[in-house]
Amino acid sequence: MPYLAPEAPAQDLVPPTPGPSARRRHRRVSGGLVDPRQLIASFPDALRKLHPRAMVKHPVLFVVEVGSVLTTLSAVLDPSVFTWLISVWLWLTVVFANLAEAVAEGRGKAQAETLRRTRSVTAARRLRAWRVGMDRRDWEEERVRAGELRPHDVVVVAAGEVIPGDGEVVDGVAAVDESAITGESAPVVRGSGGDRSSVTGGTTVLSDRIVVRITSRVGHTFLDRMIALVEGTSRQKTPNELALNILLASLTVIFILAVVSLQPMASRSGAPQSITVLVALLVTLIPTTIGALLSAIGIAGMDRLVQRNVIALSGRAVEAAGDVDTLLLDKTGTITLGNRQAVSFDPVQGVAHELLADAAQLASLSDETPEGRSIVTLAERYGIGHAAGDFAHGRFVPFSAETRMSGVDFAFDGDFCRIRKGAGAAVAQWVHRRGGHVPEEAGRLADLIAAAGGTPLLVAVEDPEGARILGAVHLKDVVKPGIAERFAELRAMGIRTIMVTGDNPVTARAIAAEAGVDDYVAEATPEAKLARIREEQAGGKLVAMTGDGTNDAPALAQADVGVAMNTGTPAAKEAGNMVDLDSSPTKLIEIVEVGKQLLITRGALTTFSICNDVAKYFAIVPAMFGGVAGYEGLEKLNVMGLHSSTSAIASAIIFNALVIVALIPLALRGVRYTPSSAHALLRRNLGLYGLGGLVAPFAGIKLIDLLIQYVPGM
Ligand SMILES: Nc1ncnc2c1ncn2[C@@H]1O[C@H](COP(=O)(O)OP(=O)(O)OP(=O)(O)O)[C@@H](O)[C@H]1O
Ligand SMILES: [K+]
Ligand SMILES: [Mg+2]
Repeated sequence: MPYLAPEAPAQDLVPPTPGPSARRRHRRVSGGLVDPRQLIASFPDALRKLHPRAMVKHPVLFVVEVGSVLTTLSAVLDPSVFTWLISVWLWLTVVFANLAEAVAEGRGKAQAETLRRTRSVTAARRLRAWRVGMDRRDWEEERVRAGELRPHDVVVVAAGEVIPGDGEVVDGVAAVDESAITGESAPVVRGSGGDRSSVTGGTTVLSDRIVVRITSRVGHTFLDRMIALVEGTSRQKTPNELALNILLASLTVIFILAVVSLQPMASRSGAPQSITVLVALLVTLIPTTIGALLSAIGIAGMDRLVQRNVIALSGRAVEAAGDVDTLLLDKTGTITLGNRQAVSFDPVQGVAHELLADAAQLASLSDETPEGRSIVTLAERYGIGHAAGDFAHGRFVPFSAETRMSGVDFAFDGDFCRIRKGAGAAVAQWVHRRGGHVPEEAGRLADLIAAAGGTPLLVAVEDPEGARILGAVHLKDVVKPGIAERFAELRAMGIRTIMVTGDNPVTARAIAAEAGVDDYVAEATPEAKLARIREEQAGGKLVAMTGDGTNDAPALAQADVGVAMNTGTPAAKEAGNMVDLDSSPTKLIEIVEVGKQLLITRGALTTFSICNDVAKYFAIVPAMFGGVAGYEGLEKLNVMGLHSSTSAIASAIIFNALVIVALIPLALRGVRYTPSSAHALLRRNLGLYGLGGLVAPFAGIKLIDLLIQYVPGM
């Protein structure tokens, strides 16, 4: 019994294609090394940062700046080669520290410029209804400036035009050039319905025509946020960074007290020290190296993400990424290619293929998901071609991740008829509730599809003859090539992977085994995904999650690291704290690496800095007190045999300043990270940077001392 005779052919739809390839763009040629020209170009910025208002944000360096003012004053009042040499190098210390930050910021500035040029879209074609109940096709078009657009405005964008703001495609399908944002030149398909409906302002429509509902306010678009981010204007200190800053400030206070209390002691021994010497001693002792490089390390970490086409909306998320224990991924589109296509209709006994195809198509006519569209297309091969317009009096039931069903209610020859298609359990329950019987065969059909890794959709009908199952639709999906290797890498880093899917347990098990995830959750509703994240977090775990669908949004918001695909829905992109412009689900692996690299770099340079300062103490204090009565014991410590006490102090200050410049490249590039256990990493870094920090000052100071002993007056 065909429900309706085939009539108008279904509209021609461009099939959704997978997102842009994960090919990485190379925005910069330099592999992380600092170009000397970059240092010179950032110099004016470094000088501008000398303003006390900017300096107080870096307490350690603020102390150095105050010290520079004091020594300069005493150099003016009591000029000598020594006082001027110390004054100049103290100022250089502050400038070098500012230079580190300026260079880190400078990299983003050039990028922001390019993005700004993209943003300069001016015109938009807004659609307006002027009568209640108007069809959108009859809405009136008006030209407005892009800056006038508000959320919920509807605009039309045709081939060759630039999309005037972030939004969601509500009608049509088009090829879009997103290279302005992603750097990826291959066009992507954006269309209404499904998880590829979001478009970004500043990108260009290449073919066809789409109607877009604007979702962002002026000044708060994705592009605006991206510009603020790469420029560093929106960067806030992370909790870890704040804690480290407090530690550094406390150390500084302790050393100030120590140096101040040194003076009465020295006076009593008849060797009162000058302001210049006291300031110099203080500066060598306080953790200037890490104080100078701390913010550059943070900025560079964000920058490394941007280079990988990831926009992190918070620095905290980048750090959390370095400590992630558990990674949740959804199945469709993340682990699998995601364009689930209907490949066959498998009817139950006594039902003709055509009848099942017919019912499945009717239930999919207004289903804009890739699955729905592919069912319409497959049914056409059976010669079935209904159009949504035939159902002026029908009621379409859209798919939701909650109900896991979609369908249509309509009247046929005066009789009511309802069709549903969806997840096996959901449809079986629907039939049961209507007094129908679900044959065992239906379960077998579904299991057969699921065991092959496919998604079975059961199709059921209810009419005056009762409710019953007609058969199953086989949606085929393919596990992405190479994904098992990526999961193995994650395991080596100590990260557990969990696949969460709305699909049935049999399909979930098949795909989980093929992809090599550690665990899976099947038949997960959005609440279940959220609950699983909370459960992991309650166990003290840091959780990362990638997703693209609106149904992923709550989970993305709850996760410590929520990576939304750029192809995803606006809701998903709003909820996450990172957006992956390449929409590559395995990007999280790189994000974790960048996060770990950030934490390791900060740890390594902190270790180096503190060890360095301790060593400097032993290098210069004996030299300072050399020849002072009552301190002969200290003389024995003068193992370095430095030329004089003034040259010892000057060498320490010069070394202290130069070490900052020497470490800028490492701070920006980051300490190399190879997947290994946290324990092994810690040991290696303590050894390398701790020992290095202890030894370097002795060698460095001796070398400088050998040179400056020839300076007259040393
Ligand atoms: N368009 C649709 N119409 C009816 N049922 C659908 C449709 N799309 C999916 N389903 C069913 O609903 C289930 C849940 O879908 P949902 O999108 O929540 O998860 P999923 O896409 O299978 O997995 P993932 O969470 O990994 O994306 C699917 O497994 C499928 O059985
Ligand atoms: K120091
Ligand atoms: Mg889905």
